[in-house]
Amino acid sequence: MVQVLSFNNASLEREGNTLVNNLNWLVTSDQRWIILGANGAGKTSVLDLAAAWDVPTSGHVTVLDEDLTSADPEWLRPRVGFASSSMSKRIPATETVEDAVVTAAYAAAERRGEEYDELDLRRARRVLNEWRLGDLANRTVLSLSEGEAKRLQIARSIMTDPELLLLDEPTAALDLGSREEILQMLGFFAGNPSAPAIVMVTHHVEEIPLGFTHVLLMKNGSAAYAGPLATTLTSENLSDVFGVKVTVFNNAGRYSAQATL
Ligand SMILES: Nc1ncnc2c1ncn2[C@@H]1O[C@H](COP(=O)(O)OP(=O)(O)OP(=O)(O)O)[C@@H](O)[C@H]1O
Repeated sequence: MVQVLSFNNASLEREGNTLVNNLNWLVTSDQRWIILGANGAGKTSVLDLAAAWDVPTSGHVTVLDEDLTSADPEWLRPRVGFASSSMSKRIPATETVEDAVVTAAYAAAERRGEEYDELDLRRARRVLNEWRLGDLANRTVLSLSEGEAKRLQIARSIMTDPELLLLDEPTAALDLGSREEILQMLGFFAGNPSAPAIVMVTHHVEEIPLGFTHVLLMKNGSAAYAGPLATTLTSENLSDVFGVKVTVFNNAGRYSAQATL
């Protein structure tokens, strides 16, 4: 299997704070990872490094065979899909849904009257249909519901056929139906052997889609536990990283957790 991400004693410091602390972590192309951890554990900082939006202060991070300390981020970033609320804020609210997806092929956040390749337009329409946005193609980004906007973030991030897909809380703040719809679509996507390696940050074990294989449990910027979901997402490990006694349940591959306070 091809290695797509490697953190070797990687640390990230900002304004005297240690956001990522001597992290060691490997991801291969066949794996789909969940990152879990308490608020401030460093999850988003790890995604920023994996997306080549940041460079480690010490140690090494290798993304798709490129060491971030020497890589050209402009060349590397289009190879990584990154779906997050902060990325989507860069898309103008008046952009149409279709344009918001097709511009991803050119690593631009806004369509400025460029002529797009028929091939890109066709791919954009396919991606829009796959993420149930086909009927909304001519609507403005502003008019979308939270659930539709989350699906648009994902559609945009996979438009370039990335070798690594990063998802930052793709189901945060959604109602039950919208959350389950996205989890089902992500599970279907993740279960396809030709899908890229995926790393998804979430706050809740209930939001782990089927088809995900591994979990990184973060504490104070480091990997407290990392490995296959079935053996790593245990009551003991989750209790340790969240600092409360938790019982984890596994119902046919979907997880839930309950604290004993
Ligand atoms: N630019 C910065 N300067 C200083 N400290 C920062 C900066 N950005 C983040 N931090 C701190 O680094 C820590 C890790 O932040 P990060 O956003 O990566 O955590 P997180 O696990 O994603 O948190 P959350 O679950 O709340 O989103 C936090 O304590 C945060 O306050």
